This record gives sequence, structure tokens and C-alpha cells, in this order.
Amino acid sequence: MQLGMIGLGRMGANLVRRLRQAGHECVVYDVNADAVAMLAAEGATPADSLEDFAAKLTTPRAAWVMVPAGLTGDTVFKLADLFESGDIIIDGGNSYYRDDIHRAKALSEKGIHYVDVGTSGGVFGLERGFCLMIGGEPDVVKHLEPLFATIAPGVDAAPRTPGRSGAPSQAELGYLHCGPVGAGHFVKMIHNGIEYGMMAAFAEGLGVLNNADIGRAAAAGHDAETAPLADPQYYQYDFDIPAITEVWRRGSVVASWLLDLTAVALVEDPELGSFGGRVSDSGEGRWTVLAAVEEGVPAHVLTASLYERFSSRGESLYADKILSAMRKQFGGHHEKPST
Ligand SMILES: O=C(O)[C@H](O)[C@@H](O)[C@H](O)[C@H](O)COP(=O)(O)O
Repeated sequence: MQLGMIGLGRMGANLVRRLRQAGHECVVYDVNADAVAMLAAEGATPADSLEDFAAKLTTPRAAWVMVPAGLTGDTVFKLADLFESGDIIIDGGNSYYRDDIHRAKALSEKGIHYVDVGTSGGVFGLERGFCLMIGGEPDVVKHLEPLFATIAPGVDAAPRTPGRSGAPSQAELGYLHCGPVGAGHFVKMIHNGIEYGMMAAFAEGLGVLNNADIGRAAAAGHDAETAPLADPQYYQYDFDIPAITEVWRRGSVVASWLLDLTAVALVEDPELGSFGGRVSDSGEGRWTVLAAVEEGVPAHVLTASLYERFSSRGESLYADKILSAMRKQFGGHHEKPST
């Protein structure tokens, strides 16, 4: 089957490679001509403009947009100007599901179909396959199924769940038509909200392990900034955290791909010296929390993990200064000045 790919960064390029390995034809375009040339050298059909891209696709066209966040809407609408009724535009980025709903409505006036695909797997997707969460019209999603089946990891990526037998379902193959337009990105949004929570759980637990030698510092003298440690004898452990993440990978309840990646990170940089501790976020966690608020559903862990990212970037500094100022006012306590 033929697919056009716009956006040949790590994700887009690897999607093309995975499709090509299975014999699908790919027409590729990116504003970076070098990225186009690299995939052309691997056998993809290059396009040197959006117009050229649209012209090289056979109707009904199917184009996957995988451009950096912020450029997706513009790219979708530019492409829609060149496309005809019956053509399909797939947004495989991390778009807000509400944008999908608006875009699909606008495109439908021209008869163009819009499919949203939450794509998980990151830089490992070429080898492992990408988990796909899909939203769109059933017949359009069905038409694209050979592409989704190729991109997805396949049934062997995980042991079959006891109780499931016979021909593997879509979900067992690693892709799922989740519902109408927006449903794919809604599911991906919540996936990423969970990702924030799981990451924060590992980070906080390892942080507590990392401080389990605090009893030694306490023996050397009490720091007036914190309450005295009641029993320093209980905090005399100098844990090997890379080794702990490694042992947890084998047979423990918290074994997971996220833990595997944490173990890799700690082998590469045991002291984490290459990180400043500022954690970015690109919107999915915020949208998850907004959805929880609007649904009136508690999401304690996911909300706390989002706020931790804000704190990591110094966004709690003003509030922390207010805390110090109040404590000094009512108690006359000494609070350390800014450094
Ligand atoms: O499932 C995935 O492969 C990841 O979730 C991927 O989509 C990306 O790494 C996140 O979107 C980062 O999200 P933040 O920038 O919000 O941490």
C-alpha cells in the first residue's frame, strides 16, 4: 500500500523505514532536504514540495503528518488545500484531541477524511514497532489497516493474556481503533498522563533511596534548616541505585520497560551529572488533568506528577519565597536568603 509521510524526524523516518521493510511504498517530504535525501537513498520516493508530494500520491491519497508540535494544524490545512474529496490525512503526532475534532470538521466540508493516531514507542519504534491508538471513521480506518498492522509491534511483542485465544484481536497486534475522530489522541493523552505518574513514582522512590544515608550527615551536626533526624541509626544506607533498578528488572512487581530504560540511564550516567533536573512537558499531562477536572474524576497521582514537572523548572520559587516570608513574619524564624 502507498503512504505519504510529511515530517522525517526520528519518528517519521522510522515509520517510513518500518513500512518500507514490509514492502509498502512511501512518498516522503520534509522542509529539511537532507532528511528527504536520506530516505530517498533508502528507497522512498522523494518530494521537494508539498505540491510535489500531493502530485506523487495516487488517489485516494493517504498522508501521515508527523511534524513538530505546533506545526501540525498548519501542515494539515496546507495539505488539505492540495487534496481532493476521498483523500485521507492522518495526524500521528501528539495533538490535542479537541484540535482533531475541529480539523476533521473543517476537512469534511471538502470530503477529506481525517484520522488521528496516538503513536507510542519513541526512538525504539523501528525495532519494536509502535503502539497505535486510532480515531476516525470506521471504513477509513479499515482502509488503512494494512499500514497500521505493519507499523504496530505485532502479537509476539507481549505474551498473550490468559483467556484470550483464537485469531489475535487488533489490540493484541498493537493497534486499536478507539472510536470516532479524537478518540485516538484522547487515549494517547491518558497514556501520557499515566507515563508522567509512573515516571514520577520511580523518580520519587529512587530519590528516597538516594537519601537513605542521611543519618551519617546528621551525626556530623544538625542543619538548622530541617527538623532534627530522630533516629540517625535508621538512615545509614549507601544504596547502589543502578544495581537496585537492575535487580527490580527481574521478577519484581515494578519490572517494566520504563524501569528498563531507567536502568540504562543509570548505567550510562550513574550520578546523572548530565541532567540539570529540569523536566519539560509538552502538553499531554496538562490535558489529562483538565479532562479529569471536567469529568469530575480524581487524578491525584497524575496531577501531582504534572506539578512536579513545573516545580522542577523553578515555577514554585515565588510560592516558596512567600512561604519563607510568612514563616519569618509570624515566627521570627531565620530563612535562608536567595543565593
Ligand atoms: O508514548 C511515547 O512514545 C511518548 O509518550 C512520546 O509520545 C513522547 O516522548 C512524549 O510525548 C513526551 O511527552 P512530554 O514531552 O509531555 O513528556
